[in-house]
Amino acid sequence: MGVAVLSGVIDGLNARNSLGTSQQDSSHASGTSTPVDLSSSQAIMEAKECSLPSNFVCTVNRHESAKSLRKTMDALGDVGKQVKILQGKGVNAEAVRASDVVLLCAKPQMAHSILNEPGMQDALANKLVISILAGVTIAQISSWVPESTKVVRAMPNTPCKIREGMTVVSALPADWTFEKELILAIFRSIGRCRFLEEKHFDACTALCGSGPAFAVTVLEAMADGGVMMGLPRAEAVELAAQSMQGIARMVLETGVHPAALKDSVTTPGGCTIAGLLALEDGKVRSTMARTIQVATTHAAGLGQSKK
Ligand SMILES: NC(=O)C1=CN([C@@H]2O[C@H](COP(=O)(O)OP(=O)(O)OC[C@H]3O[C@@H](n4cnc5c(N)ncnc54)[C@H](OP(=O)(O)O)[C@@H]3O)[C@@H](O)[C@H]2O)C=CC1
Ligand SMILES: O=C(O)[C@@H]1CCC=N1
Repeated sequence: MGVAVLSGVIDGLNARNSLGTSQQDSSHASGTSTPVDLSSSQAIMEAKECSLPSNFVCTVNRHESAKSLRKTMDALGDVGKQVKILQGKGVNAEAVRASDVVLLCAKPQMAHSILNEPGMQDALANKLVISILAGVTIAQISSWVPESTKVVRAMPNTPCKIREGMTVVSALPADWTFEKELILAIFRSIGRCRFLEEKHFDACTALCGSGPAFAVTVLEAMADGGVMMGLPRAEAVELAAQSMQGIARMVLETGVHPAALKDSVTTPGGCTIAGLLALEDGKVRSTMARTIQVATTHAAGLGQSKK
């Protein structure tokens, strides 16, 4: 089975898939993902057990991107070296023709023209298209491909690069059992994966797709506070990052409500409550919640123009 990745957006996604260990389906959200040695034979064995696709073709637009992606793939070892990277006129249709599964990863406004390139309609017949494009609906994509093409949406995030990603996939029809297994095999190999109705996708785009940018902004601000109080920058970043990772894992692994975890740190009359009150003065909760609201509304508008 082959996968065409129309643009190498999440660089390494495809080569890593072919080597990935299986992660949990977060419909039962426990456990964590662990980066694996990409060159280990154990990883290759596990990949085979998961029925992961074995042939990969990536397409990009610019020569420089093709070169840089080639370097990334080659650095992954033998499997990465087998990934084909194509660039130039007509390569998208060529890649789709050679594949069973298509990961659509270009900019939202490019989808329509890419899917209408010469030869593409024939190439897409009976294929599974997984689109990670923000804001572009299944109905839109379905109207641009042959009737026999199966279309799903996925919203991954940048931590996929270290197999700590969160990917939401649009709910599948009940009889798509093979597709479900395949999609889980692909996205569990780079983190958690869960299915949600497409109506939630703009919110998922904001929370999961954009979320890493929001979280790292808070992380940076915490580190800045440490620097202000005399901590060296590198240590301040480490302390902030590990504190955020630790408490996030506690939420996922214990299932305890975030407010209860906050209360458990908060000694009466102590420094945590002093800091929390300063946070509330800064309206941090409504600011964060509004951030997701604004990003969700913006996501809904992406890809609504074909230009
Ligand atoms: N960034 C993120 O964290 C996430 C992004 N997304 C979605 O992923 C998509 C890409 O986003 P992002 O990576 O940030 O954008 P980039 O601009 O970084 O990537 C766009 C990619 O599309 C390629 N491309 C452009 N034209 C073509 C073409 N005609 N055929 C094939 N490939 C082409 C580009 O190649 P070249 O470099 O050669 O121009 C580039 O690799 C968007 O739809 C976004 O909504 C979804 C989840 C998370
Ligand atoms: O900013 C964006 O539009 C994309 C979608 C989610 C993350 N990045």
